[in-house]
Amino acid sequence: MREISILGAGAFGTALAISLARSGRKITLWARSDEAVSAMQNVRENLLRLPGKAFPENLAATSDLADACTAPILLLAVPMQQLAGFCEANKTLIQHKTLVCCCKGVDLKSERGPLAVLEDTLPEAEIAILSGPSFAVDIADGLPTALTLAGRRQDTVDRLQALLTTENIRLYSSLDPLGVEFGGALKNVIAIACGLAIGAGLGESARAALMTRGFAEMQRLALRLGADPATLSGLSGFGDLVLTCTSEKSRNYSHGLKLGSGATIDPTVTVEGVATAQAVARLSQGVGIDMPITTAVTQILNGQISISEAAEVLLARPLKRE
Ligand SMILES: NC(=O)C1=CN([C@@H]2O[C@H](COP(=O)(O)OP(=O)(O)OC[C@H]3O[C@@H](n4cnc5c(N)ncnc54)[C@H](O)[C@@H]3O)[C@@H](O)[C@H]2O)C=CC1
Ligand SMILES: O=C(CO)COP(=O)(O)O
Repeated sequence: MREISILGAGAFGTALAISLARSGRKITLWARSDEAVSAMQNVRENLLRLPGKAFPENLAATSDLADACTAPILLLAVPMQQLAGFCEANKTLIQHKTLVCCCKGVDLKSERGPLAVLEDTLPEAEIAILSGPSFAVDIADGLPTALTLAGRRQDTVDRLQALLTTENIRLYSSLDPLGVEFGGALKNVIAIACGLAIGAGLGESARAALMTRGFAEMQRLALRLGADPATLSGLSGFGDLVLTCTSEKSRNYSHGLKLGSGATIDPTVTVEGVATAQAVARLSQGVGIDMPITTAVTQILNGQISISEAAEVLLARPLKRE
């Protein structure tokens, strides 16, 4: 019988597995590829996604999903655009479990966040969201981090907070999973905007403006969708916005930086903000919320306008109160 399994052996799933195992939990890390799992078993690290970070002894890797799903608690660490398909395809294995979703984004097809995807597909599962400022490498290196664990039920959240806190991950609890997941999803789009601005040489004052006004539009949409305003000011909103918009360790910020400076893009890197920007632009239009920065990011990514044209449009908007 497994204790906690992590489904998806990318950088984040692997980092969480390492930190939890170091803190004494018995962890199973599932990857879909037999080859990747054999390599992890032989080398005792994830050379592909998190090289140089050694696996503790009590971390096992498997490609047998049914075996991994004998654990009562499953952390879902596949990218956002894969989440709905993964849950649908493996419904019978995961539908009665406690599921902790670790991905940050909005589904492009349905414009839903992870919570709605999971609740719609797996109505009998207990659902929680884990989000907040934390780079996988920092977690795996044992550096201090603080994240938010959110769910609808106090007892579930309390149990998971105690179980998933580790020596270097301090978990705060929340009963606002929607606010937590939207903070994590929306900040990626603003991070792309900041990368674009810095890459195109628009300067750090422009970045500060994008972060602040980006935060305002994150709040507008999240509140309209029913989130608690205080949640957006917490780790999963403001906290992750600051981290992601200011560090080249962020793939979203770096993606913008590369586009802005004309550098080559690696299409195999997971950049959640790209699909999420498109999904959020549609979602916000549908609910009548103005998100000018997200709209500009979408138009730049689609090649409809240049970065300098986007800057002009944003500066020329009607003047208003802050
Ligand atoms: N890397 C980081 O520092 C952090 C990442 N996250 C979030 O975690 C999520 C995953 O990101 P990473 O692990 O960094 O991505 P990654 O690009 O390192 O890995 C993604 C993994 O998912 C696997 N995968 C893709 N589709 C799959 C499917 N259908 N079934 C099974 N496995 C599948 C890939 O093979 C790959 O191993 C994202 O939503 C990201 O925003 C959250 C916090 C920090
Ligand atoms: O979410 C993250 C940090 O909290 C990781 O950001 P990136 O996906 O941009 O690398």
